[in-house]
Amino acid sequence: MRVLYIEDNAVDADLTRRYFQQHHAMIDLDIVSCLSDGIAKLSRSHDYHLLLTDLKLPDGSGLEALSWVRQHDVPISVVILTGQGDEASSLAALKQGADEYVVKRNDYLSGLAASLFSALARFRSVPKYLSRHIRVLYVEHNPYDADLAVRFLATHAPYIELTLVQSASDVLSHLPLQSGEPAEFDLVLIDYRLPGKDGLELVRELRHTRQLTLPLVLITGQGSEDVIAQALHLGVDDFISKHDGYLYELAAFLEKVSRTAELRKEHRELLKLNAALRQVQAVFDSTSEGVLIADLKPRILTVNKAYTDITGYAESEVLGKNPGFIKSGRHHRTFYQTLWKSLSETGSWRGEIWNRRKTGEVFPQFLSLNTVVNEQGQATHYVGIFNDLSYQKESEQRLQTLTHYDPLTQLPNRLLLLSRIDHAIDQAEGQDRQVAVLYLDLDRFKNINDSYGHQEGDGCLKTLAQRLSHHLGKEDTLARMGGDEFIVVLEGIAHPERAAQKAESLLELMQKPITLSSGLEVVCAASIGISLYPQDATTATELIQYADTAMNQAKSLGRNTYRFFTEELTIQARCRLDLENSIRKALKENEFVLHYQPVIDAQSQRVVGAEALVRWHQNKENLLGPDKFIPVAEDSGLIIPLGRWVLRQACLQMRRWLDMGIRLDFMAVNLSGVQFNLGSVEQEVFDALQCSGLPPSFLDLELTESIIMDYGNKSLSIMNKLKEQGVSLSIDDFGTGYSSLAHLKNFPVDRLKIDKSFVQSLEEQTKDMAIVTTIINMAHNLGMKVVAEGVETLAQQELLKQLECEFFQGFYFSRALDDVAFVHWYEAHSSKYHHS
Ligand SMILES: Nc1nc2c(ncn2[C@@H]2O[C@@H]3COP(=O)(O)O[C@H]4[C@@H](O)[C@H](n5cnc6c(=O)[nH]c(N)nc65)O[C@@H]4COP(=O)(O)O[C@H]3[C@H]2O)c(=O)[nH]1
Repeated sequence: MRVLYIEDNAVDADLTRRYFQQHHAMIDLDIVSCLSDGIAKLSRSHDYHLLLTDLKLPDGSGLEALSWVRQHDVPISVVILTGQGDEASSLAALKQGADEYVVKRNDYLSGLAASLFSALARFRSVPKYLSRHIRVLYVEHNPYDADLAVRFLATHAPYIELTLVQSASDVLSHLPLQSGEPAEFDLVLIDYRLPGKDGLELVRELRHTRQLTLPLVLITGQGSEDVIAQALHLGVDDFISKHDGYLYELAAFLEKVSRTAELRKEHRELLKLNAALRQVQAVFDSTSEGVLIADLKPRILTVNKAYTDITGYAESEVLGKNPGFIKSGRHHRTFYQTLWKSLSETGSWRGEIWNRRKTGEVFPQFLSLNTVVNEQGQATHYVGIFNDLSYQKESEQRLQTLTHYDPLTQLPNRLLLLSRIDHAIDQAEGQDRQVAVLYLDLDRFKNINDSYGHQEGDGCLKTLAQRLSHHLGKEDTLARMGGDEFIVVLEGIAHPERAAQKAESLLELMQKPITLSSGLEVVCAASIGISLYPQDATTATELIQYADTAMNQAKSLGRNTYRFFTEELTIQARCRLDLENSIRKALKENEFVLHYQPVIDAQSQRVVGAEALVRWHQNKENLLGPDKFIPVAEDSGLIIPLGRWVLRQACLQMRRWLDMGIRLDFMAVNLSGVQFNLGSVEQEVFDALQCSGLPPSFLDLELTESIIMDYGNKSLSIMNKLKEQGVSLSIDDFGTGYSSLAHLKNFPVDRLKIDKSFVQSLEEQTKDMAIVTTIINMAHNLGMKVVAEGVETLAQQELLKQLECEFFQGFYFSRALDDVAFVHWYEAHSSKYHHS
């Protein structure tokens, strides 16, 4: 037996060691001299069988060593050594769980080994099921019997904690007043003979009055069968009579009663637990929420009926699978990573998730995932509970439709319209564009309702709604404001006339008759009011309000017409639209003509080329310059057919002149950015050359700096393709844009035309002189020739000549002339310089 002995008295320690060496060699004694060393040894080594400790230690008490051992559940027996007259401490030691105490009397060493062995035996015999000591309230009036019992039990059954009282009233004061309240005792041991209330009366009081379920044991004298029968009847758990040696049976007896009571209690709790489990099972089975329990792998361990109903999988098909096997594929990997992170860090995750039923249908769930932990706080399982949100989503969708759409026409209603306008405003703001709100009210719709009934009226509105929405573009919004009022929102428009144009086309559309279900045909004309963001208002509500005002003005003007909120806009938009229509007509009726301005070689004064400039013969008297119609043609896209016409016309003219013997090197034609961006300019150039039979080298195409800047790589690729055809390219109006010559070096440009504004201020502005000098020098370095535009004076010509500018163009030589006048001028000029 290995014994740790804590002893501060070196003589005692030495004596004991020697004695054991001589007489009890099987006891292996390890001696330390203070409490802290003892505890240190106990915590390091686990192979001691017994702790023997002196009660009084220099740094504490043996009782502290005892309580450390018991608190830390160290499985060793403890024996306390006390001095003489220290019985109180000995008793305390036994109460605290010492297995034995030994008093240091003169001859104590001779019995010490036996005490140690019996202590060890007792420690080992303490029933393992007793998780704690049995706390017994013992009422005994006879002091002799009481003392005997106390001493006996302290020695032989120290795990029984006796609290001794002398009367029934003492017992009552130690116990709860009614059942359910916690008691400080596990058992009450009642001696029948008590002063005042006897044992039976006490039992009655406890069982019947207070209804306590605490185990009660009665001690009777011998031959008290009658008392015993009554006691059993009153509800004692057991009885024991004071026969000779009954004390030897007492401990086992108390253990038995206590254990039986404990078992009964456990049984009751198990029954309760069972009932609770049955309830949980019932909830698990009957809840409409799908539930699954998985282990930590995770693999599904169990699912409820709702799970199988919702997912369509039978329980046998899912057990053992990863719960994610019903993934929909709608979520990104990061979604699941976040879910698992939350589950492992916080123990739970809640949210909407899309999964897939066995049928393949993807459906939304609201899923709540929780980690189940054991008493030690370690995760053991996952529990997932989910609702099928499909129905909820559908009704949300239905509600959404009801809230945002007009039930009759299915068009957006006012609420949705407001948000669309807000959105359009946000977009327009960023792109420097406009938003138009067109308020459309049917003229005299009331007549249809009154004459043909509301059903026909509704049918009419539906047909109109369909017609209007087919007519509008995807990016436009059509909404119904209620009654016979509709709103059209045009997003991102560049000019008010686009809105006017749309209004005109809508009015035209309304002119088409609608066939009623009765077969009759009716026409629903309308009046339209237009407001614009940002000119008129900057909020959706104001825009609608102003469009409404404008619509009322249109109505008062005689209906079937449109009106802008502001008078000027109405006029301006009408003018531009009229102009657009006139250009279209002019194209058809060949009202455009080309004039040609000669280009002169600076050194020889020879006419080397001509620039074709378009004019519009609106009527006999009126010849409109391009600045009056090119911008509108560009905005409306009409520049594409117009530009095509110019190209062909210029090529045909050049071909004719060459055939007539007019020796020009090139015919220059202006290209617009719109042709570059939207048209197929390479094809058109090709076609013009083909149909005219003009060799490509005689065609020069003028592009402005801004075309090159605006369309970057696209223009480079188009320019390369044009060059491949064999035409030459010029940069027009050079100096007015922001491009640098260095940037231009990447483009295949043959000629550079200095803008007339520089040429014309050459004489007065030394700064412009410097700029022109630089442009010419750099252009030469890049292998380009330079044309000076707008040369009006001899002085300008002289200066430019000095700067080695190659070509001139300007009123000093000639304005742009029609084909006949150009030929006259050419001949006159050529004969003047003898170069023909
Ligand atoms: N003050 C002054 N002006 C002079 C002088 N010499 C020429 N001009 C004018 O300068 C303009 C030169 O054409 P641009 O810079 O290409 O500028 C052209 C060109 O950008 C555009 N344009 C003309 N015809 C066409 C065409 O067929 N297609 C395209 N896309 N644009 C054209 O219209 C612009 C204006 O053309 P025009 O009115 O014909 O005006 C012409 C011409 O009459 C001068 O000494 N003094």
